[in-house]
Amino acid sequence: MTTPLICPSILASDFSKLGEEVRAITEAGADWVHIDVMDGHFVPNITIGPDVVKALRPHSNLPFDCHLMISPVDSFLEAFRNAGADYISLHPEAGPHLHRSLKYIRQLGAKAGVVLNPATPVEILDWVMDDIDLVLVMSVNPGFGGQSFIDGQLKKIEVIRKKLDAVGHHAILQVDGGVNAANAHLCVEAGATAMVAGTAVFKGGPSAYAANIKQLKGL
Ligand SMILES: O=C(CO)[C@@H](O)[C@H](O)COP(=O)(O)O
Ligand SMILES: [Co+2]
Repeated sequence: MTTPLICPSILASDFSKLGEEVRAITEAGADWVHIDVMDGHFVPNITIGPDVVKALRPHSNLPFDCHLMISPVDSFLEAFRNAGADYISLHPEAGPHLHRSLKYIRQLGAKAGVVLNPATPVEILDWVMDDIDLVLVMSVNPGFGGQSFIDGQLKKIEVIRKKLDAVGHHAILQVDGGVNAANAHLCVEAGATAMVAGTAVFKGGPSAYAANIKQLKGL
């Protein structure tokens, strides 16, 4: 089994020192920096925008993985790319035109991801297969960190793993929400290649980050 990429969600970090936190997870062995962008409309919470992403960019050379929970999304894609986003993922429900948005993300030079909420059917992937670099399976309903992992989403990861393998697609299969040391190996066994973790990485403060990341990797 391959070692999964660990993508700490800075939503669980200390917002009063975001730059330091991003540096700390970078030094602790994180693979990507996961940035949850929420608009208080698509999801019931408000977090950060492109200016904050831009301010954080000099603090790490890791890929910035921007999970956009905003609607409509198209008018903000360029701003996130210019701010330093390497991966930009969006929800089909954010609209208005998923296919157009994915094409645009790639035109901007970023990698494009589709995010599936717990109740979003996997079949939507069939129609955007050629336009994606990443599939993100939400194992909680989006909007907040610190929620419990929905076990039923493991089945969805398995189904998507088969779907990708059947056509030799090399998209990253990422899981997000409630991932911790107890369920991380189940995600990997189901076929995930990247895991987002907020609470499980940032618990215990900076001195614990390296051990937390190592544990999630199953090392
Ligand atoms: O996108 C989201 C929530 O909407 C996630 O990225 C969470 O922020 C992950 O946090 P934990 O569930 O790991 O605490
Ligand atoms: Co997220």
